[in-house]
Order: sequence, then structure tokens, then C-alpha cells
Amino acid sequence: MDSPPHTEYFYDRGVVAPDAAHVLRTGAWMAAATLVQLAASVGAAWLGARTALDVGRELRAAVFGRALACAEHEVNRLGVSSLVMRTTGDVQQVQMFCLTACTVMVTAPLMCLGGIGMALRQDVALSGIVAVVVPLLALAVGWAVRRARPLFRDLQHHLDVTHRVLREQITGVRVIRAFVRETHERERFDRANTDLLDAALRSGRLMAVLLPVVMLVVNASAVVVVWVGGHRMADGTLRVGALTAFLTYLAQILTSVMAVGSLFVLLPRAEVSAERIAEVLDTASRQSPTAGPGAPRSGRPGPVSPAAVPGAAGPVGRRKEALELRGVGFRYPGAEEPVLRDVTLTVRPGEVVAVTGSAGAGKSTLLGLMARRFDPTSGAVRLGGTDVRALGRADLAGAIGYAPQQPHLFSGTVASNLRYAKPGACDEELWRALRMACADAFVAGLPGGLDAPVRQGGSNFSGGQRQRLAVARALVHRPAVCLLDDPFSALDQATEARLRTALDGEATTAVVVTQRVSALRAADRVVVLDEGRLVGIGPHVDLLDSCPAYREIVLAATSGEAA
Ligand SMILES: Nc1ncnc2c1ncn2[C@@H]1O[C@H](COP(=O)(O)OP(=O)(O)OP(=O)(O)O)[C@@H](O)[C@H]1O
Repeated sequence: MDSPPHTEYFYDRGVVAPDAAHVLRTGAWMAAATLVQLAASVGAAWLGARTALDVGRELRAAVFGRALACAEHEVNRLGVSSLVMRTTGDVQQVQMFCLTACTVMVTAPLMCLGGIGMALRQDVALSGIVAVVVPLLALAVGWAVRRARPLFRDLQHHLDVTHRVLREQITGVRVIRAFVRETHERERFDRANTDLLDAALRSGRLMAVLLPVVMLVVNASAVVVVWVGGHRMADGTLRVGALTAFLTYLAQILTSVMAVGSLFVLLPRAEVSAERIAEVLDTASRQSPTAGPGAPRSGRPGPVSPAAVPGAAGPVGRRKEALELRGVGFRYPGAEEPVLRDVTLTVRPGEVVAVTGSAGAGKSTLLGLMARRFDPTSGAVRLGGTDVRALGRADLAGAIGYAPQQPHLFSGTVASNLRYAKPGACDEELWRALRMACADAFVAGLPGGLDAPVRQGGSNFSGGQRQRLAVARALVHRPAVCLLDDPFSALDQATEARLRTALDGEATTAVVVTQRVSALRAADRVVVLDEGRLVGIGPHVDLLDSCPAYREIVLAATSGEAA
């Protein structure tokens, strides 16, 4: 009976003998085995790639979801560029590791164990060389992995820095040109770029040393096998077929060990990236523990339900809500001093309250607290008698229309930006909001009207147009409370007056940050902030008499306006 297809027999009976029929028979077995191996490899590569891509997609979605839910100060702490990097580059590193792990970690150990088994069966004495070589390789790779981890952490940090500098420079390119600071900025970028290069070289050098060390061990082991085997062949204790077979098994074992080694070379960078991703996933959500449930923001941010806000009644969007601040204090994370101290204020339903004060007095922060961009460090904000922390985010978003001081528009169309507030809004609702924000005339004049394109950040619109679109967006869903942060700063007097009249006509509760005397005069009441403290509240005329800080603001503003 024939022996099994075996490299040793193939050589001794087929090549040394020679026996063509044996060569053909054994060769056919080997070709069949190779085909099976090929199919298995292709299958493993396909499944591995699929798994790695799925892992990448899931991780990206998780990091992005967490970044959206992050508290604002967490986003600031991590940095926008770093968050982008973690969502893309870091996920890519983990994905690459997964791909290699999926394809290598199944086949390589099997091939290695199979090779060791066959080598032991072939020649126990020669197998001793394997017992020395494999731990040597493991030691070399382990040493490199340990040393590589801090180097890759440094590399990822420098990638973040370079991205941050680049992003800042590209978004600020107009300012750079206006102040002819190209040389300065080029130097700043060069510094970041060179630091990145150095970090990449440090980690690259380590990996460059590892490969020759591994190859040296592999080739030295082959030399030792041939040398020992050669002597034993001369003694007549080893046949040429056995030596050739052993060399084949040795190559199989070492190839498998090197494949696993390549995985460990990817490990430290993937590990660092995974740590950075985990840091984002572990950040606190902007919702405080007291926050109640509520529909997720991803859906349509429908109007707050009467059940969600006690006291709410009437048809959607026509409600008026009281907004109360009770002893509100706020300190930005990491800041030594609070920005707001003990602010108590009630904005009555349907009332228009103007907030004024010197630069940095805390006006935007106050509005941010009302919109629940962040939670107060002391006291509470109540809407319709309910603590806003107890409201679902969608409920709150439905009840409040917020236009921040620096309006942000997304790339898309005018309509898609306006529908951010109410995805199902019809064109008539959009035009109504545009009319209120005095933006209807310029939108009507755009080619495409509501479908006119908006470039990233609204860069194809003027500051005033962006501001009006942001105000319109805040009004589309007819919120119970409008929070407008300095909406008049880029508007002329006539447009400002039209916007005020439109807001009055809507009769919603409104809190408007402004320094414009005309707007202060027209408001039902004015709130005056000075270094985070509420120093005056009342109608314009009363405050002129009773509040020196207000008088100063008005005097400064009127002289400016008169000039
Ligand atoms: N994200 C932040 N982190 C730390 N401090 C902040 C942050 N935002 C604002 N501040 C600080 O809080 C204070 C109040 O800022 P805020 O923007 O509320 O003032 P403001 O009255 O709206 O000013 P302006 O009229 O100039 O817009 C400022 O001293 C500012 O430096």
C-alpha cells in the first residue's frame, strides 16, 4: 500500500529513486491540497475584510453618536480635530488590526501547530531548533510591542495637533491673508508637520529594526538546520528527503510565527487608537442624571407635549411659556470663577425680555443655560414650571427656538437648513419663518429660492443673511419660547424693526440678547447683567433711572448709534 503524500517520500521515492508515477500521484495530491488551502485563504480574507469593515462602521457610528451626545465642555476638552481624527484615523487603525487578526489568527496557529507536529514526526532532534527559534521570535516581537506603545501614542497626538493647526489655518485663511500672516502660519504648520515626521520616524525606526532581527533569526535557523542535517546526512542517519521535508515544515512554522508577529506589530498602534476611541465612548453625555426620557433628537423634534411641560395648552406653536431661573449659578469646567452667580428671573408667558450687559458679562451663557446647552452648577431653569433637566431633549427642542450668536449653517439648501427645526415643515411654513426673520426677500431672489444651495458653514451668504436664516430656523417650528442671541447685530435698523414687529406678532415668549437701544426700548423688560450678576431688571425707562450700569450701556450705545 502507498504511503500518504508526504514531502519526504516524494523526494526519496519520486526524485531520488526516480519514480515519475509517484511524482505525478503525489503532485496531484499536493495540488489538490493547495487548491483547498487557496479557497480557504480567499474565504478567510473575504470574511475577515467583511468583519473588519463592519467593525469599522459600527465604531465610527458609536464615536460619532457619542460625540453628538457629549457635553459641550467635553467636546472642547477633546477638541474638534481630535474627535474627527478618532472617528476616522483611529477607527481605521483598529479596522486594519481586525482585518489582519481575522485572516491571520485562524490560519497561522493551525499552520504552525500542524508544522510543529509534522516536524516532530519527521525528526525530534532537529525540532529542538524550532523550540529555540520560536521563543526568540516571540521575545523580539514582544520587546518591540512594549517599546512601540508610547511611540504610537505620541504619533497619534502629533497627528491631532497637525490636524488642529491645519483646520484652524484653512478655516481662518481669509484672516491670514488679510493680515499677510502667511509666513508665520507656514512656519507654524511646518513646526507641527516636522514634529509629526519626527514622531513617525521614531516609531518607524523601531519597526524597521524589528524586521531585520526577525529575518536574521529565521535565516539563521535555516542555516543551522542545513548544517546539522548535512552532518547527519554525511553520517547516514538522515536522508535528503527527510532534510528537505524538515526545511519545508520549518518554513511553514516560521511563516506562521511571522504572520502572527505582523499582527503584533500592528497591535500597539491599534491599542493606542482603541484607547482614544474608548475615551470618547466613555465621556459623559450632556444629559444629566436627572434628565427624563424623551424621544431621541434624531427624529423629528416635535413640539413639547402639554404633558411634558405642565401648564402648556393650546394648539401647537401657539403656546406661551413662562421661563424661570431660580438662583442659577454657572462655572465653565476648569474655570476658577463662576460666569453667572445667583441669577433669579421669571420671563412671563408672551413677554419679550431683552438681555444686555458689557462684553463677557455672561449673556450668551445665560441663553445657553435656557436652551440647555449646559446645565447650571447651582439653581434650576424651569420651563412651564418643569425643570428643563426633567424634560426629554426632543420635548425641549420642540418648545424652544434657539439662534446662537454665531449661526452655523450646514451644507445643503436653504430649505434643508430650515427644516433642521422641523423636518416635516412644508414650504409655506418655511416662508412664514423667513418672513418673520426678514429673510424672505433675499431668499426669493436666490436662484432656486428655497432650494438655493448653501455651502459648508454658509460661506456663500453674508453675515447678516446667515443670521437671518438662523433666526428663521429658530422660528420654523413655532416654538413656545424664542431664545435669540444678538440677532440684530448684523441687521440694519429697518430690518431689526421688522424682525421685532414680526416677533411681537407671533406673541411667543422671547429672550433676546441685544445692545441695540431701539430693541431695548421696545422690549417689555430688560435684564442687565454685570460680571455674571443680575444688576437690573425692568422696563427700559425705569432702568434708566434706577440702574447706573444700564444707563452707561445705553449712553455708550446711543453715542455709537448717533455717530
Ligand atoms: N466655553 C467656554 N469655556 C470657558 N469660558 C467661557 C466659555 N465661553 C465663555 N466663557 C467665558 O464666560 C464669560 C461670559 O461669556 P459669554 O459669552 O456668556 O459673554 P457675553 O456676555 O455673551 O459676551 P459678548 O457680549 O461679548 O458676546 C466670558 O468671560 C468668557 O470668557
